Amino acid sequence: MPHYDLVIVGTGSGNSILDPRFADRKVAIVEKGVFGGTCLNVGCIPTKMLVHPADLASTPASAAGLGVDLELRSVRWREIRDRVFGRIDAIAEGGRRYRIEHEDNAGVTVYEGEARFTGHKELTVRLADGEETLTADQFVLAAGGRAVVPDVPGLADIDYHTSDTVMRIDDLPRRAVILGSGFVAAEFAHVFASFGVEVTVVARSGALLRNEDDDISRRFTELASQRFDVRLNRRTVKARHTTDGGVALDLEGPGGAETVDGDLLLVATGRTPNSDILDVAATGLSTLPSGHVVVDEYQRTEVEGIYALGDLSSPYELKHVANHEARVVQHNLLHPDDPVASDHRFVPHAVFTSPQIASVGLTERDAAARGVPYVTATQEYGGIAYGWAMEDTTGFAKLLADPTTGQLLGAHIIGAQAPTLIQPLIQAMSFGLDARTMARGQYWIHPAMPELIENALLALPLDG
Ligand SMILES: Cc1cc2nc3c(=O)[nH]c(=O)nc-3n(C[C@H](O)[C@H](O)[C@H](O)COP(=O)(O)OP(=O)(O)OC[C@H]3O[C@@H](n4cnc5c(N)ncnc54)[C@H](O)[C@@H]3O)c2cc1C
Ligand SMILES: NC(=O)c1ccc[n+]([C@@H]2O[C@H](COP(=O)([O-])OP(=O)(O)OC[C@H]3O[C@@H](n4cnc5c(N)ncnc54)[C@H](O)[C@@H]3O)[C@@H](O)[C@H]2O)c1
Repeated sequence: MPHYDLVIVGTGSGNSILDPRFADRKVAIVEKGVFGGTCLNVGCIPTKMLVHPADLASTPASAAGLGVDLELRSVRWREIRDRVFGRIDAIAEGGRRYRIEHEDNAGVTVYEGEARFTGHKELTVRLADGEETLTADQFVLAAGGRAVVPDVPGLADIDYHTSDTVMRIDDLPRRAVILGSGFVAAEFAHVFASFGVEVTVVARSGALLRNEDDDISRRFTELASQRFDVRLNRRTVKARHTTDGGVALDLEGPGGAETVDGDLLLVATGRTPNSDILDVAATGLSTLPSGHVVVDEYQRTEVEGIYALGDLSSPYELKHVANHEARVVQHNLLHPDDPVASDHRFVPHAVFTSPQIASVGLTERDAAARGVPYVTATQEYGGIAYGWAMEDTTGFAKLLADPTTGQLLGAHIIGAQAPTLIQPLIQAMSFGLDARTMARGQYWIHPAMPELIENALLALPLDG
């Protein structure tokens, strides 16, 4: 039974831990799928490489109002797809070969197979040609999560896609049905619709992106309903094939029974951590009801020498969080006597749909539920010069701040460049800059988009 100093499970953010400082350790990396994990292969990167051409394809629709007549002549889907995966697949394979072949990794053994714990700090890997059981002094568990498919009658018997498969289709469907109303649904609805696909979105609740601040979720739901066929408050009773080989969902909603159908079904109903596949209980680890492995602020699990990070243990399920936690684990492996803690104070996220959405900190709902004193201010894009230039009538930034100290509590933006515009607010919150100092302690380029933030800060009704 081979024994290692360190075993890493998962090559998403887990793969970024090893650098020359680990050269004197005997290390194993275990990967059951493609090197690079979710973000590189089936997540952030390919989706955003699709969102950009989708944004271009949807430009004609908004240009006419500015007196510019554009026409979308064609979308060459296979070229779009092949540009994305031509780049990504090569990076994944390059990362794999680097670990297997390069002299930098002389002390690293790669096991390509699915790992599961079979005892205390004992991991068994199912390889193409049998099994291998490894032990180690230290483990880093970075096994991520996977798409959840709900228990809808008939769904298991029909052809459907998840985000794992939908980006590699050969041809765009004429009509697509998306089940779910979170990040994946919002991003793919935009991509498909921009490329000319008729999109139906089926939501269980009364709003899309309902974890966003209510004002953002409401505005997005209104706008999405103008672009897609949005069915809210629907229970999916049955999934089935139609006689022409398409897919249909039988729904139950406020108006009774109804059916939606299309040529492609995308199931986008969330993700679950891979702690079950990894059988973490066999090494003595417990999980939260959500399936996330329990860790402390140093990313240590309950078993000495075992760390966990990323989607396996983090409820945020975001790549920048997984990367941050990987840096924390890396430091703590190298400097066990001087450990650092993960910083989860102000974790931002963005939804790359249309309009774009970005958020950090408390929503108004969170602040009210926690009894936190707060004031809010909302600044419309239409009220700043660049918003006039764009003729934007729907975007806004909403801020929450402590009325006494002016410290920002939350920021929520829907509109063009929201993920970029929010960054100075993340910075202010992270470094404790209050709203007044932030607004008046620096220049804001006129008439650039960040004036949206400047005006929102100045509009906060702070005490004194
Ligand atoms: C469609 C989509 C779009 C996304 N877009 C964004 C975005 O724009 N921004 C953002 O911040 N986040 C985004 N995310 C989330 C982001 O991809 C994840 O948060 C991130 O990839 C998690 O990294 P990780 O290292 O924890 O896990 P992963 O990257 O999932 O890596 C885990 C690895 O472990 C392997 N593995 C699992 N179990 C085992 C086992 N038992 N044995 C061996 N190997 C195993 C897996 O094959 C995988 O390679 C997106 C996710 C999806 C699905
Ligand atoms: N831009 C980004 O950062 C980005 C983009 C895509 C994905 N992600 C990550 O991937 C994760 C997964 O994305 P997602 O959109 O699948 O999950 P999600 O958690 O964002 O949304 C899941 C949606 O499915 C709905 N749902 C759940 N069960 C259902 C059922 N039985 N019937 C109908 N609807 C149901 C939920 O109400 C929710 O609207 C996200 O949580 C996020 O962390 C991030």
